[in-house]
Amino acid sequence: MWRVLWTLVARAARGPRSPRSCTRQGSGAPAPGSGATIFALSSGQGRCGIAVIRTSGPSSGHALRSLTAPRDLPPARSACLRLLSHPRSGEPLDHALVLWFPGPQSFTGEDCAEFHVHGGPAVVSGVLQALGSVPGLRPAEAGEFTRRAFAHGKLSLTEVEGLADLIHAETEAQRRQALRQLDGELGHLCHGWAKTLTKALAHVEAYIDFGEDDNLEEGVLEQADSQVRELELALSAHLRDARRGQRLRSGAHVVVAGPPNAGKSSLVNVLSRKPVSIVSPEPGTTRDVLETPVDLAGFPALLSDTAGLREAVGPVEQEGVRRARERLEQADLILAVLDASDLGSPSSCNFLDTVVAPPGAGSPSENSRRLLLVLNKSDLLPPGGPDPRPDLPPHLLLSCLTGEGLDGLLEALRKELAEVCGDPSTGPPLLTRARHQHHLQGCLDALRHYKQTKDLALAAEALRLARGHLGRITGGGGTEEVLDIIFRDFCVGK
Ligand SMILES: Nc1nc2c(ncn2[C@@H]2O[C@H](COP(=O)(O)OP(=O)(O)OP(=O)(O)O)[C@@H](O)[C@H]2O)c(=O)[nH]1
Ligand SMILES: [K+]
Ligand SMILES: [Mg+2]
Repeated sequence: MWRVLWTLVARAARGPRSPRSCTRQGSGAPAPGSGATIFALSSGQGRCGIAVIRTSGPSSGHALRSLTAPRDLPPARSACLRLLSHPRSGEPLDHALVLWFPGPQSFTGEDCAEFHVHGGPAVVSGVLQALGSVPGLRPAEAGEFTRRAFAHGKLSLTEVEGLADLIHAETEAQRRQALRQLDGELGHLCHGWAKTLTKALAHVEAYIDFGEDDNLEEGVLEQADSQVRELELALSAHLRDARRGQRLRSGAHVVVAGPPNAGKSSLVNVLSRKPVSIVSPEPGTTRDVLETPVDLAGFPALLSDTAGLREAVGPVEQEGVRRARERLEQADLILAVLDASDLGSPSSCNFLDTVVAPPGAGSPSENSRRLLLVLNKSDLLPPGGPDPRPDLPPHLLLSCLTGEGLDGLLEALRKELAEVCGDPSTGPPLLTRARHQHHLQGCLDALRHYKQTKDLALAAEALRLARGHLGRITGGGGTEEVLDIIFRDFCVGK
């Protein structure tokens, strides 16, 4: 019986019927314009110590020889010092370290060469010109090296996305998440799920083919059902977390709100370490929503300063208050700021009653909305005095003027943001893009269909569909539009 089943597992995995298996292979499509050898400056633009220029494609070896003539190719994958000269004029260009990576053991899977030259603009443009004069070479387009790596199965699509995110990472948490994705964690997870589906499919196909056969052990369908049930649970858990990974990629929305003059703009300036907002003793200074991207305790955030909430005096301020309330609705985290020396004012009380502890919100732990309550201007309280309002929900004392309490606030922000964005140093890999979420949902929908249908052929088809969705997370499904969107994020030379 097990032999029958394993044959079927193998068949289900490659299958004529399986639309696409979930492997680390790329789309299988040739890289656009492959055949040509591409070259580009891969390090940053501008004057620098060392600049790295690289090539990929069949003429890489010829290009390396042409620029280092009369010397032959260096040994594979070891750095050698060579004099570079222009292949036509013979004019010396630079003394450079060169490396030769014969395919397929290279980043792109093709023959590659690297030139580590001195980073002056004239040297770089001289070497680029020299490479352009070698027949069969042309300048690379944005992301073309990575696209070739994907086409040759060197990187899965989720790894490509991880690489793009790593290049763009601005905070520690983003770097950790990107590195985990580049290391293939999300891909491995999908791969494991796809394997479970392949087994379930084999069980169903075994039943279709040998249902009446005595050789088939009992309960194969039940096994498939329980595999599908477990998978459903795992996928649902991941989807529940879906927004976190995306927030970590693009920044959590942190909205600073409170009554007029509480020091909201002062806090925004302290947290962003620059004078983003106008601060003045006049209440109603901030009218519009002012957004600024910041690194908050290692997490990326989009910090919004808003108008002080009160019965506004004029139409402009009224519009500001309306916008502030609207922004509060979209917040991932609210930083509620009050003046510690003015907690009894009507606007403070009103803000406490309507935003901090609105009726029916329950205890803060039941409350799904995240909020940090900050009592600012603690310097105006008597030194060493008691907590001004022990009856308030948990709060932090801060002085934007003296900086006292800022470390405590940053630590509290770090904890809240780790909840909002997910902590990339622990836990399962997160879904970082809407694309991942879409395909996981598609997979889940197909599994629900599997459970509902009584027809075994349709059930098998639903499993194949589900597996196809998982395959597209790592393989992209070969559609050019998806690939164009993903590779658009890359710079030339990567
Ligand atoms: N003593 C003291 N004054 C502060 C502190 N933070 C802000 N202020 C002062 O409080 C006043 C109001 O500060 P803002 O930052 O403009 O307050 P806001 O909440 O943005 O005000 P609106 O935009 O008008 O709603 C300014 O004069 C600040 O200098 C603080 O920690 N201590
Ligand atoms: K003000
Ligand atoms: Mg303000």
